[in-house]
Amino acid sequence: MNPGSAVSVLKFGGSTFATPSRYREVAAMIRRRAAESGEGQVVVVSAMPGDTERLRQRVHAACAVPGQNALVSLLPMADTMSALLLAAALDAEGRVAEVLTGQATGFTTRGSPLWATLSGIDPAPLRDALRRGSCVVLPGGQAGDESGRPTWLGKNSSDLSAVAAAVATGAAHCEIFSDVDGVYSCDPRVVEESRLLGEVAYPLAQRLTRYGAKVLHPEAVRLAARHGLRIVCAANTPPYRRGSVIGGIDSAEEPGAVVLNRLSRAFTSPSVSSAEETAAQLAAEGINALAAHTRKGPVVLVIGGYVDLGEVCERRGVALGGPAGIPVVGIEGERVEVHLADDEAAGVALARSLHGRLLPSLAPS
Ligand SMILES: Nc1ncnc2c1ncn2[C@@H]1O[C@H](COP(=O)(O)OP(=O)(O)O)[C@@H](O)[C@H]1O
Ligand SMILES: N[C@@H](CC(=O)OP(=O)(O)O)C(=O)O
Repeated sequence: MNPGSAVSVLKFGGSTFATPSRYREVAAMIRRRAAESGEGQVVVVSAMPGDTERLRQRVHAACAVPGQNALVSLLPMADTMSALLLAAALDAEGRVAEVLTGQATGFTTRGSPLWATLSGIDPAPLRDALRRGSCVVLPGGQAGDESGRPTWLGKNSSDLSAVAAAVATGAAHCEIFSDVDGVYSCDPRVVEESRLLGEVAYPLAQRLTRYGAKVLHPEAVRLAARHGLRIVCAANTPPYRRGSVIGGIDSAEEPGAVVLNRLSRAFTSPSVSSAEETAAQLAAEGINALAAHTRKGPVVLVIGGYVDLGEVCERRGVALGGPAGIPVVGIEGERVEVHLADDEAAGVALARSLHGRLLPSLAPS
């Protein structure tokens, strides 16, 4: 790639690689795109479905309470393996690929090594690799701390790597390929009537993802908004249909939306200020935690799961209240209402009725 040439950044989520033959299909698509556009390419990939959690189970089987260093060394290996498989498939397509891992990505973090916070983006490693003419493949979620030790941006953070790569390379936008073709008014697997949102303003995308809509990582949306970078969401199977663009419109046109993430949990709190303090303590550990007011009183929301809350609370001296249910969140402009469901089935029923209320024209007749 010549200096100053255009670059495209493509991210393929874990759901893309349900079987190993998908690497071949995706490599062919990437090669075709390179031939058509002549652009440099950075491709971010996530682990094959279940690989990261299988590694976690193995660590837990090997030692009851694994330290952060063990987890940060092992869990990202699943994404590295995926990146290497794609590089092999690209090689077979005649497209030279270079895999950059850990601190070699140029992404720097601070805070906990396991749920690290992105603090710096050095464009040099990506630009150098692009100059060599390679298709650069990054395993999602990998970075390094200021001493060069490998760090992990946490679960499902490949979207964040993709946006960071787009910022580093000056790409016009970042394309995210997933098992849904875009962002919907609710998870379409929870509410069938969910509507595809063709254009989504940053504020709605930020609220949706901050409250747990898994389709995009909240920090990816935040970083994109900060840089005015558009995120294009598309399906990860041919014909790779583009469903949504994030950042193309103003918030005035935002429709309502609902979030139910089955892994999120609410915890009681004695007061709003105490809930805010606890949420801030957890957020300092890189955990997506929020304070909310509900009909049952103030709560702390821990969004998305996969966090060993017991370990974090003990290490930081956080006093988390008792379980208060699963949050179901309605978003209407700047208004956010948090409801609590006792179990998953009640959460699904609540999400459906809330969706029908916030988007009445779409309610089943
Ligand atoms: N508002 C929403 N719009 C679209 N998908 C959503 C939404 N909320 C949750 N999802 C879920 O997000 C999933 C895609 O995210 P994810 O599983 O992380 O995919 P990938 O493996 O491609 O990164 C979809 O399968 C869908 O169930
Ligand atoms: N290693 C990643 C793989 C993944 O699923 O990421 P994504 O949701 O960005 O595809 C994880 O389990 O967190």
